[in-house]
Amino acid sequence: MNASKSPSNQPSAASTDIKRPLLSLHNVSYHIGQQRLLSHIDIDIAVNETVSLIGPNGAGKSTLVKLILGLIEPTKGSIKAHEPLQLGYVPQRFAIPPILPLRVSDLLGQANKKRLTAKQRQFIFDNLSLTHLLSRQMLHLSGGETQRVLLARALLDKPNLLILDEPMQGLDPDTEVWLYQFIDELPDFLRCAMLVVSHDLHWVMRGSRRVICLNKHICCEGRPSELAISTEFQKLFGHHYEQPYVHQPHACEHHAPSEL
Ligand SMILES: Nc1ncnc2c1ncn2[C@@H]1O[C@H](COP(=O)(O)OP(=O)(O)OP(=O)(O)O)[C@@H](O)[C@H]1O
Repeated sequence: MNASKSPSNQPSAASTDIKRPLLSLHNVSYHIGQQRLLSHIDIDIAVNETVSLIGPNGAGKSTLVKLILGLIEPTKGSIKAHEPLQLGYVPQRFAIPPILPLRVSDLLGQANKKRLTAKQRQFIFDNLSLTHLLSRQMLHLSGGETQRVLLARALLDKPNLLILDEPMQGLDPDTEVWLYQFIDELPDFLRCAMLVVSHDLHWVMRGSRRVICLNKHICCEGRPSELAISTEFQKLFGHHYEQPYVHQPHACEHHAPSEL
């Protein structure tokens, strides 16, 4: 994968953007019948801010993503965009029916061609090494190739909020490192807020500025250094977050503080 120079035609994003609100979830709960999937979620995401979302299996991370994407509506509470949202989404899984022919170029062709210049689109193609994949069937791509195409598909729409749901799943360690670096160092013309759902605690604690730990409610949040000493975090993930974690189902009551 290449590291060509960015064809930025926009001024650098001002650091003050980090303070400008983009999206707010206020007291959001989501139930299906009697089953409580999420409760009392308050999250503010600022323009160009990167937020990592962690939590054990079944914590409600994908449900939260669906709420932000507008695929489902909160049972309670509200979600407010402070400026028009252009969402980009890289899903955890991308299942294509075997009978559906879908070439890489067909999928990428669905992006809005007016959002970026030809040179900027080419930057994405070059850096994600896509040119040789364009005529291939999506069905026949490897996991890493599929991730690159899905990331390109999202970026070609120049999102102002990019949601990456387990972007490193199934990637080999070298590709993982490369992809982390790519999303960490997006050129100015692609800079956007990011919500990164990850099970990779090592990366989250090392590479993130702000982490939200979800377990049907927000257990704790903050900078990695703050989280590492939080009792809730230690209960959930132990002191051994540098190793792959094993969820301890007894470690959290799965109740919002106000319900305890
Ligand atoms: N449509 C649904 N109907 C009933 N239960 C659901 C539905 N969708 C999700 N759930 C349940 O809600 C809980 C949260 O699911 P969700 O997929 O949001 O968790 P997650 O944190 O993304 O998990 P994972 O890390 O395993 O991907 C799970 O117990 C799941 O079984």
